[in-house]
Amino acid sequence: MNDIRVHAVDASNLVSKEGCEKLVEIYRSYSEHHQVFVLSPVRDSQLEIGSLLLLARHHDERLWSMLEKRFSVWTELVDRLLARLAGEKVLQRIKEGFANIEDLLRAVWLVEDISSGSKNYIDMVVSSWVADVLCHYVTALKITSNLLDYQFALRETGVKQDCLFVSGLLPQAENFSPSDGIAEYAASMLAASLQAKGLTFWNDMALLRNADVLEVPSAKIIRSLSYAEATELSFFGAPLIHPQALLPAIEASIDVQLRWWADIEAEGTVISKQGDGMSPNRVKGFSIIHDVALINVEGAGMSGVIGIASRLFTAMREASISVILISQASSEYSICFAVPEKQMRLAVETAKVAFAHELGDHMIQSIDGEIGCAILAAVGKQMTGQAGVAGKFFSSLGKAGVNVRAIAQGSSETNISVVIKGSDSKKALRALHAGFFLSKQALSVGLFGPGNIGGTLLDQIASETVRLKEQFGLDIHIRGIANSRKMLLDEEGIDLSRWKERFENEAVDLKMEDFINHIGATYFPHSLLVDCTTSSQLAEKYVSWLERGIHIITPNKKAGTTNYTYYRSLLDTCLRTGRRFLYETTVGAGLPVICTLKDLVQTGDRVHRIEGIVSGTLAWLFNQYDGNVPFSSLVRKAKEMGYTEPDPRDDLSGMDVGRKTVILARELGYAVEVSDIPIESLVPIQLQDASLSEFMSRLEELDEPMLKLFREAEGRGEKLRYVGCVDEQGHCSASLKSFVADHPFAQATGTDNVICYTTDRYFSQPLVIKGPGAGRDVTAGGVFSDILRLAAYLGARI
Ligand SMILES: NC(=O)c1ccc[n+]([C@@H]2O[C@H](COP(=O)([O-])OP(=O)(O)OC[C@H]3O[C@@H](n4cnc5c(N)ncnc54)[C@H](O)[C@@H]3O)[C@@H](O)[C@H]2O)c1
Ligand SMILES: N[C@@H](CCO)C(=O)O
Ligand code: NA
Repeated sequence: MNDIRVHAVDASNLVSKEGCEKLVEIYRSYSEHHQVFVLSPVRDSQLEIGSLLLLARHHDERLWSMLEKRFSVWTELVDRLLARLAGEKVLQRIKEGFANIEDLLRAVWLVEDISSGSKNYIDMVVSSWVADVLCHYVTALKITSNLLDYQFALRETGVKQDCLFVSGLLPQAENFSPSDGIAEYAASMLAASLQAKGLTFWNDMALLRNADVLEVPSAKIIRSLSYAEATELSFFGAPLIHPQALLPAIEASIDVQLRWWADIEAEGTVISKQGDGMSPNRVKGFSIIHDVALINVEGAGMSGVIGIASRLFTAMREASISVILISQASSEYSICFAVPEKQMRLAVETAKVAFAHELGDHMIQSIDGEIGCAILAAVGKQMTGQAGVAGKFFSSLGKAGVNVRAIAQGSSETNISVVIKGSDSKKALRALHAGFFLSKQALSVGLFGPGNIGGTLLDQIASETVRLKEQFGLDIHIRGIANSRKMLLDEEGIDLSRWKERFENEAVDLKMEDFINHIGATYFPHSLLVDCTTSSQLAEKYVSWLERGIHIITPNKKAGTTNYTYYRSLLDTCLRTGRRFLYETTVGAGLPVICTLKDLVQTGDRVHRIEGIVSGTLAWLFNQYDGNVPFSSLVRKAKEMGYTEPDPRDDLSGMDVGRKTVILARELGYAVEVSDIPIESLVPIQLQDASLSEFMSRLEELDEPMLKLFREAEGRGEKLRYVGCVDEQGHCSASLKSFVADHPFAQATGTDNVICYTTDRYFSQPLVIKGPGAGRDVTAGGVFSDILRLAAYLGARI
């Protein structure tokens, strides 16, 4: 016997050229099989004819013109799809069909009654036209085909042609809502009777995901399910699975694919006997039943009394109340159960009547109902057979602050259900999704300031994300980018190969609260804000962000140099919340300046003095300056190369060095303020308050005083260097000095920072850190290292 694959397709999708082409594409993708396409009734409003029955019954004269219109739609369609000869044949049959339908409508008009037979007849005839059109369409493509009425198809034992189109009166499973999955059920029956190798349901809505995308935007497509898991998920409202439609296929052990008509390339879900028995993740998905009420029956007198539960649920059954979940503690002190919200009143009344006697005797104290609940279920094959699943389930809910009101676990171990407040359902689903399907190190990252450093950082992350994920399981999602006016948010993470373009075209007005809420979403295991701006306002918010559980990484020196009280509260908040504030790049850019100092201090070394060239810009300027090229043109170049602060006066005024010196002093425990320390400025007084653009246009005014200083130092055989210093008493200073040629400071080149730590252990020879201390690549690289440092702290295997 030949291998057969059966498809269930909505015929409404097939009455267009695109639809027919799609079907042929599907056919070709399985061309090693004979294929059977079971067509559902046509439900397209343009083409539908069954709806005319109502007009006939109500003697609505518009009926005849509408019938005429429908006929012309069908003839046009055939003209468009088929060549002349084939078209004529099909049209002839359609014409005959319309004549019969017209007779039927007249009969309905007369008797004023629509029998179910008339509706079925019309559905049947119309879907046979579709099959007819398809047959001729594929014949023109040299695909052999036939069309068969469903009842006849069931009697076939094989399929001889390349493909077979089955239409006609399709059977309905019991308790079926007729519009739901009728073609699926018929296809499943047919697949079983033909002993097909596979069965595909082509739905119109979407692919099956492990949670509702509206509630959990990052929900993933489920690739495989066992029969039991699929049935369980469908009960919990997964709209794409029709449980009754699966039954015939399940009995015949046929694999069923759930696929999506709109994206026929996408793989979809395979439902099979074994599911993916090998997968370590036993939980397949989460579902929610909304609008549920919880009924609580409580009373000390119930304990040990036989028959209470039986009387309670018999009463519910007699009142036609559907009980969706039951839970009873073994103390038997209370029974609680869930019912649809609209049956809550009836359920409570019914229980009160049933136990009127016990209520009177105070054997039962109370019977209460509570609306606004939801049932949340985790579904997976034997998931509860695996230790730790329930633990993770409840701890994820607990961490997200979701209160669990009642618990039930199916003994089949394919589902754990809990009753929660309806308003918690989104939060709960997201928390579970993160707990079970995201990697433990998944980081939700927001970046402020996609400028010089921030932009370079994004590009660096872009080229390393895949490797980091593969090598270390590190999962970085850049979920937001903002400057001072605009923000771009993305649920999954912005594709960094085109962040600039997306930021330019899609960013919306910045709403700070929305941005922080988005990045700090509790359904991500960890969140991080990276501040690549020079903003003091943002720095003032760090404490509140840490409080909300968000880690902070920054090259911005503002937080480390505002008033000492705030700085202290920042560190205290870190200690208290376990969140990290990392700022290695605030001194010496990517050079390991801060972490080295922390290591010295934490291991008990005593630091006597820190002295260093800590401005990359000033280092570069004094290295380059030889009295010939004007100082001002060097400043312009340094700005272009990304060494300077956005306003180069921050460098030239010594302020940048002053700030870095304070950061280092505070690292040693000194409560220093920037305003306390002497800072020597190289900016002429008349330019201090000018606008940035005016300052840049009047840069030449720096040249003469600088040339004078240079010549004086040259006269002494020394070189100019701008240095910061912290002494043993915690006194700080920032000033321009000159050094003899063999001093380490005089020998530095390029943007080299040189930082000397004189300590107990490094006394006669200070510990020296030297290297480029400014620039886009080294700084962004340093911020990136801080991100990896954070990830390691959070448990990544780096
Ligand atoms: N250039 C270096 O070598 C270097 C080295 C170490 C540290 N840093 C520090 O890196 C930071 C960034 O420097 P840059 O050269 O990239 O600056 P930049 O001017 O190129 O970029 C700053 C970005 O921040 C944005 N921004 C400004 N204020 C904001 C606010 N309140 N909210 C949100 N966004 C805001 C701007 O729109 C811009 O996109 C600075 O703090 C700087 O001190 C720079
Ligand atoms: N403008 C700074 C950048 C590094 O903080 C410098 O030149 O050192
Ligand atoms: Na550094």
